[in-house]
Amino acid sequence: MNVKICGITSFEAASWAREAGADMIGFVFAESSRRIPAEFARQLAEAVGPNVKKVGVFVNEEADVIREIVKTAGLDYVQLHGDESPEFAKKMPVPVIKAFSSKEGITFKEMFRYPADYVLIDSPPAQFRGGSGKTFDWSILEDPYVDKNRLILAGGLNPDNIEEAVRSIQPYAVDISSGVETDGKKDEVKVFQFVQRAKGAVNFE
Ligand SMILES: O=C(O)c1ccccc1NCC(=O)[C@H](O)[C@H](O)COP(=O)(O)O
Repeated sequence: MNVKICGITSFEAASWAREAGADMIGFVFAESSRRIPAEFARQLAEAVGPNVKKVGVFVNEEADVIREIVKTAGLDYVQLHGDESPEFAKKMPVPVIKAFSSKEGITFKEMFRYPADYVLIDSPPAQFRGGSGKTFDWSILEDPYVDKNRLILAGGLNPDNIEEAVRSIQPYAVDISSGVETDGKKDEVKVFQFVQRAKGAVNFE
């Protein structure tokens, strides 16, 4: 099971994610309490090293701005978390993760036709477009057009529900932000618990 820890805003959190065995970390470059500058993301990315992939999260950002941030921060993926068109995604300089809300007005068939390496299904937006900490009804993912090999499950995951999520959905990866935080900051114990349980759950199959 692949794990993405999103909303990294400190060197401590970045190193906990790496040491716990996360496969990807996410930096938010959109309106959010977790937004960080590109130059700081570069420093975090360098500190983490090449084995953990870096994902930049954007919401309806201009393509030129994204390209610049990808270069500055040394990103491996861009996560398009807004209303970006398929044509827009094709202009991205690195592989794309396209985020859709579980209550999006389009079908799973259309979502998985979007030109992205991975499709992240998240809960509907709250204060910001992501990071709501809310779950949704996972049973909707049993739709035959959901390609589990390209699915990243997000939205309200936490150390207590991750084993059930992994066993029942079996996505390509799971993504988390609020569920490994205490008082709005990443929590070392929760990060380790989450990654261990996400990766351990597959061995119970
Ligand atoms: O996390 C944010 O603050 C955020 C803000 C704006 C757009 C996207 C954002 N996060 C994207 C993610 O990939 C989160 O991990 C995802 O929404 C799940 O968040 P959570 O429910 O808190 O685990």
